[in-house]
Amino acid sequence: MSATNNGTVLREVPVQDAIGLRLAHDLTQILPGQFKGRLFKKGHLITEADIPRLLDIGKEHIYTMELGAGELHEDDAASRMAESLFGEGMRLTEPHEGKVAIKSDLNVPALAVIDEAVVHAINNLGEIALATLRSHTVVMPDGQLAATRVIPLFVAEEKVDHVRAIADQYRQSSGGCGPLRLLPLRAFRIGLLSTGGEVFSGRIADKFGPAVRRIVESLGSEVVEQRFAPDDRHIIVKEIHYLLNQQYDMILVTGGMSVDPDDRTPAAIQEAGAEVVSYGTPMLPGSMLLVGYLNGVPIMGLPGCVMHDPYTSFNVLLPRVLAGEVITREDIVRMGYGGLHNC
Ligand SMILES: Nc1nc2c(c(=O)[nH]1)N[C@H]1C(S)=C(S)[C@@H](COP(=O)(O)OP(=O)(O)OC[C@H]3O[C@@H](n4cnc5c(N)ncnc54)[C@H](O)[C@@H]3O)O[C@H]1N2
Ligand code: MOO
Repeated sequence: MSATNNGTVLREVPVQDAIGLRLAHDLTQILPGQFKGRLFKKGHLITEADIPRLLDIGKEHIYTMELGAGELHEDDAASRMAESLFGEGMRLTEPHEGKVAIKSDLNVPALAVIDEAVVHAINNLGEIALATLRSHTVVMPDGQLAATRVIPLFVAEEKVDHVRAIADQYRQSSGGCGPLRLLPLRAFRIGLLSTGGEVFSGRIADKFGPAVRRIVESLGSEVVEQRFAPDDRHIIVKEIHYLLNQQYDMILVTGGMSVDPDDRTPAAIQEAGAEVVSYGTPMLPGSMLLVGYLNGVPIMGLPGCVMHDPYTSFNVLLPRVLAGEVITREDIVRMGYGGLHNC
């Protein structure tokens, strides 16, 4: 038997003597490659038949618990932490093995915007865990963006209050925005221009169109029209202006983004009148990507790797644009740290 300063009493009972007692927490079984999950739920009334199953998962003792004043069971603490962090478009799960997940409740993909400093401050409190996605990750409907758990079986209520204080303070200093936000992605109508003499002439089949459509459609947007141009700057400029006139929400241009004499696309995008935020992103793959704005319409030049690499700078920037963010040079600069992905 053990008691804490705040009076919580934990009693260790041999499983053979535990018939008729209630479990103080969820119990987990792990069968590698077959199963990992809750075998018994908190509050389960132990019967004789449970004893061999408890022994099978290595439990020779179980706890009974009487919580002291000012202390919280792991499930309640995880729920309360999650409640102080969650925001619009999210929902909380029931505690499961001490974990509460914060999930998207939206029916469209969304961008998670998460304040890194707040996550660090909360985890610095100790004895608790707040795990989140990296900021600017896409969350699909019903996907998780964060989860809370406490490390011991019970924790001082004070600690959970501290989490709420950190979250509330953040809200006050940021005009009511929470430290965890979900920005729904808008469904963009997109105009696509594929450059390259070898494709324009029919010498090789276009592989960019299908690749770009797949990425765009996975986020709920649509390539409405795809045009083709040879490696001729004037024709590329003319085609960009054509797409602009169709009032698409975004213009994408593929091919001719690197260093060969036939690579005309960056100069053509500039000549078309775009304000170029950056030609080049410090991420691999996708270093030759260009992002800019043409009369306020986002325009991107997509390098060859977008055709074949599953994760490039395009996958990073597209959801941010669809979420309504305006990409700045600083955003691009920050992509280099952690931006090396198997290339
Ligand atoms: N010396 C250097 N070489 C390369 C650099 C560099 O900075 N210095 N950058 C590399 C990077 S990064 C990329 S990505 C690639 C591709 O650059 P581009 O975007 O300019 O691609 P292209 O030269 O236009 O074409 C490359 C390759 O892909 C084929 N292609 C292009 N469009 C299509 C299409 N619509 N359908 C099918 N195939 C297509 C094209 O025929 C070429 O084979 O450059 C690196 N090299
Ligand atoms: O723009 Mo390229 O990936 O970095 O392969």
